[in-house]
Amino acid sequence: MEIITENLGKKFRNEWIFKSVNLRFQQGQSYTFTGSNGSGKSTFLQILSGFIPASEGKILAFKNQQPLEIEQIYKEISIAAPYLELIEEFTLEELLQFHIQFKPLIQQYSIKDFIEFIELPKARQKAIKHFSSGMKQRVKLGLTFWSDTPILMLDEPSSNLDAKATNWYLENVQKYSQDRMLFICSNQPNEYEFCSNIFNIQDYK
Ligand SMILES: Nc1ncnc2c1ncn2[C@@H]1O[C@H](COP(=O)(O)OP(=O)(O)OP(=O)(O)O)[C@@H](O)[C@H]1O
Repeated sequence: MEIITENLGKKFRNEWIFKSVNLRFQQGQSYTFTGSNGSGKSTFLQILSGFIPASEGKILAFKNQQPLEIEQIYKEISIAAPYLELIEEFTLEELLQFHIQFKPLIQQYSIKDFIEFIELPKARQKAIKHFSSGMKQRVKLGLTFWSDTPILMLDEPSSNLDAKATNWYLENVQKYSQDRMLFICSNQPNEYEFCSNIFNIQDYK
């Protein structure tokens, strides 16, 4: 996979959030976007994932050197973000059964393997609405790590995680982003200390 942004810009009403973003993203690399609250990190990620349109400029995506329509890019991406909710009425097992119909797990892992991976063995039959915020975050991160897509996007990945779960995140984000394209939006250096390409979205005002 390769993604290129050409003069990408976004404005809401009359206010430019960012402008003239010319960047090239490649598989096997990790990219972090930092910036103060409200600076546009999440907006940038949502545009890159095809979730919302840009106000100007272009995104070019390539899969196996062939052009990929931006409307099709969502199939290549797994996202964990605060604004993407899990289906609260499902039990964990139901949620996973639903998810893998659209995005199978890597290495043919089973639902049982997944529940062990996220270290929530007692929660299999529990409804998501009864999960704590940290448990939900483990599910979101686990699904991002183990869904078989070339692109991973993590917005505020360690939010709601305790120290043990933060270590779990740090260990697995590095393990499962090898050979993939990883994007992180963060203001906490410990979330992206391993990341080689760091951009401040405020440099694109
Ligand atoms: N749909 C929208 N309509 C109008 N303004 C919006 C909309 N979405 C975001 N904004 C504005 O765009 C700016 C960037 O928001 P964004 O959520 O991308 O920031 P962020 O850097 O991710 O912030 P945080 O660190 O708080 O998560 C903010 O000023 C926000 O109010």
